[in-house]
Amino acid sequence: MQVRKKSLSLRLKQTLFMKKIIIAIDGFSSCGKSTMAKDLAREIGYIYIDSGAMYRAVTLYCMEHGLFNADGSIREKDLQDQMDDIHISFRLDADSQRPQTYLNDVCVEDRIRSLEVSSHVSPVAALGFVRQALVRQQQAMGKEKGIVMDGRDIGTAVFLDAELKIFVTASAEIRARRRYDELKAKGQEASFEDILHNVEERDRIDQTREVSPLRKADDAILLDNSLMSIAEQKEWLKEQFEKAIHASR
Ligand SMILES: Nc1ncnc2c1ncn2[C@@H]1O[C@H](COP(=O)(O)OP(=O)(O)OP(=O)(O)O)[C@@H](O)[C@H]1O
Ligand SMILES: Nc1ccn([C@@H]2O[C@H](COP(=O)(O)O)[C@@H](O)[C@H]2O)c(=O)n1
Repeated sequence: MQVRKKSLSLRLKQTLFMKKIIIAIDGFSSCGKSTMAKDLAREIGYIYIDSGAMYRAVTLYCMEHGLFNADGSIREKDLQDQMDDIHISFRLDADSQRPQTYLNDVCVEDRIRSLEVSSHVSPVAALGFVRQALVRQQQAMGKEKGIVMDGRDIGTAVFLDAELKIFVTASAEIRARRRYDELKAKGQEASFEDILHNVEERDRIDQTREVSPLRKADDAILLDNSLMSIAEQKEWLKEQFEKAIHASR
C-alpha cells in the first residue's frame, strides 16, 4: 500500500512538473490542422488556440460594421481606427467541451465558419496592422507554454522558438472534399467547385502576402496527410510530441 502511494505521487509529480512546450501547427487551408491540434491538446491537457478563428472574427466584424466596400475591398483606415474595439476570446462550451470563439462577448463560432467569411478572410489577414494586433495577443496566450496553436505563421512569426513545429499539407482536391463532406454532414448546402476555389484562392493569397506569408519553417516537420485517416494523424502527432518533450528535457 505504502509503495503504491509513493509511485502514484511520483507519477503525479512527474506530470505536474513535466516541462511544458509550445506546439505550432501551420499549413494549408482545410488540411486538418485544427482537428489534430484539438485532439492532441485535449489528450495532453494543453490549451488549444485556433488562430484562424481570430482572423475570421475580425473579418466578421468588418462585415457587420460596413468595413467592406461594394467591390469587396477593405476600408483599411476605418478598420485600423476600430481595432481597439475588437475583442476576441475563447470559452469552453460546457456540453461539447470544445472552444468557442467570442467576438465582443458574443459567440460567433458558427458564423465565422461560413463560406462568406472564408471568402473575405485572407485579404483581411494580409493587413500588417491586423496581424500585428493578433500576433501580440497570440504571443501573450503562449507565455506560460503548454499550448497548441494552429494557423499559417505560428512557427515562422508567432512562436519562432516553439519546441515542436509541424507543417501540414494535402492536395487541394482532397482538402476541398473533406470540407464539402463536413458541410454536407451538417446539412449545409455547398458546391464542391466553390469550396475548391475558396481553398485554392486562400492558399494563393496566404502564400503571396507581404507580411508573414504562409511557408514551412526551416525547422518544421512536414506532414502530407492526403492518405492518412484522422486516427493515423492523431497517433503520428502524439509520437512527435513525445519526441519533442524528451528532446527538450
Ligand atoms: N486525415 C483526415 N482524413 C479525412 N478527413 C479529415 C482528416 N483530417 C481532417 N479531416 C476533416 O477535414 C475537415 C477540415 O479539417 P480541419 O478543420 O481540421 O482543417 P484546418 O486545416 O484546421 O482548416 P482551416 O485551415 O480551414 O481552419 C474537417 O471536416 C475534418 O474532420
Ligand atoms: N495564423 C494565421 C491563421 C489564419 N490566417 C488567415 O485566416 C484564414 C482563416 O484561417 P483558417 O485556419 O480558419 O482557415 C486563412 O485562410 C488565412 O488567411 C492567417 O493569416 N494566419
